[in-house]
Amino acid sequence: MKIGMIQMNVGFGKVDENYERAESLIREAASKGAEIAVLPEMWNTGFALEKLGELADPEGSRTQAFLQNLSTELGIHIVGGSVATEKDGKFYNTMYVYNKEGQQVSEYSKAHLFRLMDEHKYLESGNEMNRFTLGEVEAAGVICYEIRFPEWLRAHALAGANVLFVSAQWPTPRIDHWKTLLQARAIENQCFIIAVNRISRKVENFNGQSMVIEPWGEVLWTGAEDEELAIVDVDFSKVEEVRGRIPVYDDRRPELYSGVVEE
Ligand SMILES: NC(=O)CCC(=O)C(=O)O
Repeated sequence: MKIGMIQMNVGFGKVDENYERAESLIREAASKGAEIAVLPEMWNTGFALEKLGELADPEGSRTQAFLQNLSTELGIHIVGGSVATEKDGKFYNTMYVYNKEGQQVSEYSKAHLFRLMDEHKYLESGNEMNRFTLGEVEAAGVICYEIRFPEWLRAHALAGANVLFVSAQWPTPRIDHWKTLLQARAIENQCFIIAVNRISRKVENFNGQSMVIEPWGEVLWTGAEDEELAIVDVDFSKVEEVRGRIPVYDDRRPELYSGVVEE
C-alpha cells in the first residue's frame, strides 16, 4: 500500500495558507498514487495557542468538510493529522480520519497534553481511544507526545491495531527521542509506525524527520529536514510474519501487570 507522508511546512497562525498548502499536498499525494495521506499535528494553526480564540476551527466543521470533500473526490484515505478545534467554548487538538469513500471513521482529541509546550493551559484533553479501519487496514492514531506513553499505544494494539499513525509537531532539540521512541513502539507492539512530523524554522523549530518503521523495527523511510511529500510503499502482511516469529502477544502476563503501574 502506498502512503503519502505529508511533512508540511506549517505557517504559525496562518490558517488560510495552511488549508491551501494541505490541499495542494494531498492532491499531489493522490496524483502520485498514494492510497493513504497522512498530515502532521495542529497543521491549521501551528502552536499558536494564545490565539486559539480567533484561529481554532469551530466544531471542526471547516476541517471535516475539507477532508470529506478531498477524500471523496480523490478516492484516498486521509489521516487528517490534527487541527485546533473549538467545541462548546473549549479548545482541543483533534484528529479526524476519513476513508476513501468520504466517511469519517474517527474523531479523536489528544488525551495526553504536553505541559512543556503549555498545552494543558489552553487545551482540554480527550478521553476516548482512537481505533479505526481504513479498507483492510486495522489502525489507530495518536498525537505527538503520546508516543511517550507505551501503555496507550499498547492499548490500541491490543484493541486490534497493527498500524499506528502518529501526527506530530516534535521539536528539533528532542528529535533523538522521537526516533528512539518510535522505533521502540514499533518493535514492542510489532506494528507499523507511520509518523509525520512538521517543518518550521521561523517562530518555532521543527525539522521533520518523519518516519515509516516496520514491525521488526527496521526504518523504511526517514523524512528530510525540509518540507517534503514522500510516497512510501509498505507491505502490511509483515505484521503477521513478525508476530509469528516472536509471539509477544501470547507471552504477555497481564495478571502480573494490573495495579503495578499505578503504585
Ligand atoms: N506536540 C507535542 O506533543 C510535542 C511533544 C514533545 O516535544 C516531546 O518531547 O514529547
